[in-house]
Amino acid sequence: MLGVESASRAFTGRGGTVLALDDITLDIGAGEFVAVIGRSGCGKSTLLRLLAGLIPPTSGAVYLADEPVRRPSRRVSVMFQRPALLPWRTVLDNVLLPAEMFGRPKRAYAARAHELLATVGLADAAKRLPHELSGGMQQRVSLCRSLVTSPAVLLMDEPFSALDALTREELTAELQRVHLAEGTTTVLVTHSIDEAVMLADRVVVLAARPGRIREIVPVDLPRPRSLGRDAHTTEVAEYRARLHDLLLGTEEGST
Ligand SMILES: Nc1ncnc2c1ncn2[C@@H]1O[C@H](COP(=O)(O)OP(=O)(O)OP(=O)(O)O)[C@@H](O)[C@H]1O
Repeated sequence: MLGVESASRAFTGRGGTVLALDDITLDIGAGEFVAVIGRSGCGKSTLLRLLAGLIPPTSGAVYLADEPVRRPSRRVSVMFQRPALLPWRTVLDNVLLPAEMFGRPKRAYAARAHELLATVGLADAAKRLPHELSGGMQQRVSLCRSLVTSPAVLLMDEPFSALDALTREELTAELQRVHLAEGTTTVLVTHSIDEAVMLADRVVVLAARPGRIREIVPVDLPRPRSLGRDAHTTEVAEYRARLHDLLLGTEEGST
């Protein structure tokens, strides 16, 4: 569905050339949830921008359904750390924005927008304005906006990292619920091992300088997952520990 083939990406700036990503190959299946973790500066956002068609690879290629990705596509939604809602538009009209931008009738998407808002607990907030909402609620609206046109792929760059820990956890559980309902192919860049274990089918661990794939860890836990009392505590702890070691480079054989 979404693929990266031997992709590298260099940036040339005043300090010289930085190889942000080196020879990345990755195949993401339809409906799969992939988390990307790695230390700061290892190329996570660069990988996401390549997948989104926002920047081209210096060498190699990115594919969406066997077509080369050369520019942003309507079939791919991107969600960033900040919700970036339009302050003068109601919650509902913010959610409907992509439909409008694609020149589709708003009316045709209204029912879906209401349905998505209900899924994230915002059924009563449709007529409110963004400034009347908390940060967590705003990011929920942003999630609904990303999904309203039923994209083939959802790309998320640390979408919850500006939120407090509890809200983050709530949103992670909601994202899981939405993913189970919608089945959208999703790539989530995160610093959080817990988010990766909660949500991902596979976790791509990147190593830094140059950014490359250190390991891909499949997370074989039944869904819906939880990190609370009813979690598969032993397995979750094992995944956490393994990802932690890979991330910090203490895993045997890592560089
Ligand atoms: N536009 C750019 N111009 C020059 N260098 C860049 C540019 N974008 C990224 N880089 C460099 O590429 C490398 C990877 O950056 P990237 O933002 O992808 O890392 P990251 O893993 O997302 O980091 P963080 O976790 O801190 O957000 C870094 O060394 C960064 O300085």
